Amino acid sequence: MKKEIVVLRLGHRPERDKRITTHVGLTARALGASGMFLASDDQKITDNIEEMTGRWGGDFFVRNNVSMTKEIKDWQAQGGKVCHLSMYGINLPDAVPELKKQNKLMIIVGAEKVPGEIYELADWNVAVGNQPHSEVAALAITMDRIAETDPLTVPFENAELTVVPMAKGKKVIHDDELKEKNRQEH
Ligand SMILES: C[S@@+](CC[C@H](N)C(=O)[O-])C[C@H]1O[C@@H](n2cnc3c(N)ncnc32)[C@H](O)[C@@H]1O
Repeated sequence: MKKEIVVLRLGHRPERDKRITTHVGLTARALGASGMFLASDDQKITDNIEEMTGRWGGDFFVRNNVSMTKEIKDWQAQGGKVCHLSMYGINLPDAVPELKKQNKLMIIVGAEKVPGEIYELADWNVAVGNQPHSEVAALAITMDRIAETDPLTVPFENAELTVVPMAKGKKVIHDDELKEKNRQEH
């Protein structure tokens, strides 16, 4: 059964957090999440990430302006579990065995102070080390540690653009060139 991971982003302030919330979404997508719920109203974040997904492939969704408690409760009612990332939680290495067992997991990250209610609603409050750092780093490390297969080697379907990895320089190919390359190879 394929693991389903979604991210719930709390506390986004449109005037301050555009870049970091976009990075939360792009990191979630790059490491294999299916989508991000944004508990604030900033349609531009949705538009930017959807535009990136259109070019770089996969089918990552962003849902703007959700109610955080409703989204958490709906997720749990569908059998999903919720992991809130907070430096005050239990340390990630101790939570990994349980998190790895989950097939339907919501990962919550905050921005400014996270309401106390979230700590109560979450199935786990997990720290990526008990020192303050960044929601993007916390999310990336968690997704990497709980992944079944290496998330950095998974190809993205229906990409318009694909990077050709190389030691020096940059090479990006367009989907029509990729199709032609695959046709010649097979
Ligand atoms: C920059 S922090 C600000 C936290 C805020 N000052 C508070 O007290 O809730 C923003 C988010 O990054 C994540 N974060 C930062 N450090 C973390 C850590 N050590 N472990 C897990 N998550 C962390 C949490 O999701 C947090 O809500």
